[in-house]
Amino acid sequence: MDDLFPPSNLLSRCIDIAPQARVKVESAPEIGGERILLEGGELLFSEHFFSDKVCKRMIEYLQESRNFQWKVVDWAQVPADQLKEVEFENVNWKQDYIKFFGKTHPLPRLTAWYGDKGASYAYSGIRSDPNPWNDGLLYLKARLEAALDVTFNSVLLNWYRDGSDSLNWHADDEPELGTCPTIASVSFGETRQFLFKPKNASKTQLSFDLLPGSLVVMKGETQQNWVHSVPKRKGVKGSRFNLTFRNIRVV
Ligand SMILES: O=C(O)CCC(=O)C(=O)O
Ligand SMILES: [Fe+2]
Repeated sequence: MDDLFPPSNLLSRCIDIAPQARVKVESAPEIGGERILLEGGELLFSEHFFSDKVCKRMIEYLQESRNFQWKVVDWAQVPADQLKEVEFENVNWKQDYIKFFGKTHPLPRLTAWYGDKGASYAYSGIRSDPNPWNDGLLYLKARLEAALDVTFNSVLLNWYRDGSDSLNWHADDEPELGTCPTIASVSFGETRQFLFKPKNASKTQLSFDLLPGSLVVMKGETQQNWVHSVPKRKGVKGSRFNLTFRNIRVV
């Protein structure tokens, strides 16, 4: 069939597609969700890939600290120098900086990079060597690899402490990822919007509400033709954690 608009019962309530977007939606039973065929790209989406139990445990796992009142603290209020003192139990979170017109700015989120030895990567101009895998990340990786029939050798973690943390429009098109990377992105904590538009377009064409436990997979030529972003959201008070599993070519 040449009908580009999906039957409404197939489309998740969490996906909003602009009228000008030419997409085709099919079911993707391997992840209990949908396959979204874009012009020059392909996405998979599952609203609730990980159970509430996994979500609850991951939220703790990602914040647990040996020396900090992590259960009660408002992380958005913790200054960068104090953050350096926090001994996280499981994840080596850090504040990265980016140089822009000769000035250094803190990224509006915390990040961490885990992976196989040697899977090093330059992200937004920042070269980082991976931390070694831990049990929580290996659990998520195994679940994704089994469902998607791919292997990943690294994961980039993003911590959006509240609605003023964000990620600008970009494509994950670094040469280390190859031309058609499969990137699996999972979310825990607060729901935030994840936007897509073609590289040369000004308006958003697809918008996802990424609920805790949701999975988005970007594959095929998506990174060549599309960009994505996580915009600021004023009302959001709590943390969202995002993990993007990738396969870096080890050179
Ligand atoms: O937070 C997200 O959902 C997106 C993360 C992302 O695009 C990235 O890390 O490259
Ligand atoms: Fe990205």
